[in-house]
This record gives sequence, structure tokens and C-alpha cells, in this order.
Amino acid sequence: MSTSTLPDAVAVTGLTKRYGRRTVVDDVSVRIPSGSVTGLIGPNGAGKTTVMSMLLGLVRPTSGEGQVLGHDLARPKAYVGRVGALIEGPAFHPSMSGRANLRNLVRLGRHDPEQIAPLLHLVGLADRGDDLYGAYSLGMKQRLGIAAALLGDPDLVILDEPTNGVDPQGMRDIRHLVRRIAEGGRTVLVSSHLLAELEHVCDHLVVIDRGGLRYQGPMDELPTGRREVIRVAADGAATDLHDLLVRDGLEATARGTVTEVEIGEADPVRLAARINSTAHAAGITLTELHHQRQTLEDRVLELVGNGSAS
Ligand SMILES: Nc1ncnc2c1ncn2[C@@H]1O[C@H](COP(=O)(O)OP(=O)(O)OP(=O)(O)O)[C@@H](O)[C@H]1O
Repeated sequence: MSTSTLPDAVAVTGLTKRYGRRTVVDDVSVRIPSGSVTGLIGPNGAGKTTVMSMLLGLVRPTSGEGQVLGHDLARPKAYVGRVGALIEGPAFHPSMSGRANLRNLVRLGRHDPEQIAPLLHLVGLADRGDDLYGAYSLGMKQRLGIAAALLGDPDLVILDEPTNGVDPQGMRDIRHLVRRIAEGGRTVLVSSHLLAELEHVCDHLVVIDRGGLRYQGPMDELPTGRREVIRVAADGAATDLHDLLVRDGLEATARGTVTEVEIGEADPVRLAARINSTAHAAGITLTELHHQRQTLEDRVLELVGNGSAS
């Protein structure tokens, strides 16, 4: 979890990438606290892979500066050995087993072969390590990719859309895995186009859209833009209910058969009780009365303007 005493794992300013006249990452400044699980959220084409690739030294920034694991972003060779990554899907040999694929990477990276068994165990492939990679489900392939990213025991792990295309059970497995990877103080940067996929995994959030930064900060400080309301309905008496609540001095808006009452600064529980007793006194029986909170996903959709950039 976040430890404020350590320097940030990533601190970059003005990160920009242009391809020709097209700016795909535009003046993005981000900090990723050491030990955090940071979600990089944005719709398709927002620039997530490009940001990650620049941090990994795979794509050269057009401009921008900063540090990754205390080293200059402009000199990735100094730090990439301490960064593990799964980016744009894992690339393994389909006719070799998962274990044999990892062995290859161990040889190439001169890592300790003793890591293979514990890593297969960590990613839930202990029993399937000797099956051919080509026979793995998408979730298993992603998990093997995560095991590969962990070879060499990196301090920073960058995972680009690890849950993309994976079924709900597979997503749950990957979410648990991400949490476990972060145990013991590692920093994890994980991207997704859906916050809901990462909401319960991340403690820090970076939201980008069309190449620009929309939010960064602790998950629980994501700004609330939209109002919260109490939704009320009364079968066959929608207009009467709405008019009654307006007469009672409430800020009520009719939405089809439902009336939404602004909560504002009021206590939602007391307001709900007041609505209930007002309706009851007027002989109207409520068929729905609930406090509608904005989900984190709603908040992010507001930040990114509800749109895909691709
Ligand atoms: N090598 C390249 N040359 C030109 N344009 C590129 C290149 N790489 C990426 N882009 C463009 O940059 C934009 C951002 O792409 P990027 O892959 O970083 O987005 P993303 O948020 O990861 O999207 P997705 O969720 O679809 O993977 C896209 O419009 C993409 O077409």
C-alpha cells in the first residue's frame, strides 16, 4: 500500500508524444506513489499504452521529463531492469509449455531459474505449467504474462489491460493477483478502459482521455461532479407526486415515471423520511424510494466525457 515516506516510483512532467502532426499524449504529468496499485484508466485510444511504453523506454517521448525508480526517464537502461511489464498482450511460443516459455525468458534475462515454480504457483498455474501455451485460456495466457513480468523480482510492474477480453472469473483471478503482486511493497501500474474492473484493486488513479490527463490522485478523492438524488415513484401518480414534492419546497425533477429529488446538503436519510411522510399524508403510496449514489465509474465517465477517442 501507499507509503508516503518513499519517493514516488514514477514522477514525470509534461510527457508528450506526437506521431507526425498528431498528438497522442499531451503534456501529461503523473506521479505514481511507491507501493501503490495505480490504475491508468481511459477509453480506447486514450493513450494508455503510449504512456506505459514511454515509461518503459519502448517509445521515445517527444517531450517530457522526470524519473522512474529514481532514474532519469531519458535513460531507461538505468531502470528497466527493475521494471516488469506485460504490454500489448504476452508473446509466447504456442507449441511450448508455460514453464518452458518462462525458462526461455529466464535464460534470456539471466534470471534465477528457481523463480519459475513459485511464480507459476503465484499466478495459479502450478498444475498447468506443463500444458502447451497454445492450449491455455485467455485468462491463463494473461496470468503467464504476469508471471513473466515478475521475473527478476521487479520493483515496478506495468500491466497493460491484463483483464482485456478475459471472462468474469478470469478477471477476478487477475484482480486478486494484482493485489498479491503489490503485497510486499511493489508498485503496480495497471491499465484498463473500465474503472469497474480495477475499482477494488487500486488505491491511486490516473485518468486520461484523448491524450490528456483528466485526474490523478487517491482513488477516494476522485472529484464528485454529479449530484446525488433520491429517486421516488408512485404507480399511476407520477405527476401528483412530482407536483406535491415541488409544493413542499423540494428541488424535484420528473424523469418519466420517476421523480428525482436533489439531496444537496441535506441528510439523505432524513430527506427520504420527509418525502415518504409527505406522500403518505397526501394519500400517495410510494413504490420506489432510494438514494442514488454516483458510482466511481459514473464519475470517470464524466471526466472522460463519456466518449471513446479511437
Ligand atoms: N506508432 C504509432 N503511430 C501512430 N499513431 C499511434 C502509434 N501508436 C499509437 N498511436 C495512436 O495513439 C493513440 C493512443 O493509442 P494507445 O494505444 O496509447 O491508446 P490506449 O489508451 O492504450 O488504447 P487501447 O485501450 O485501445 O489500447 C491512438 O489513436 C493510436 O492510434
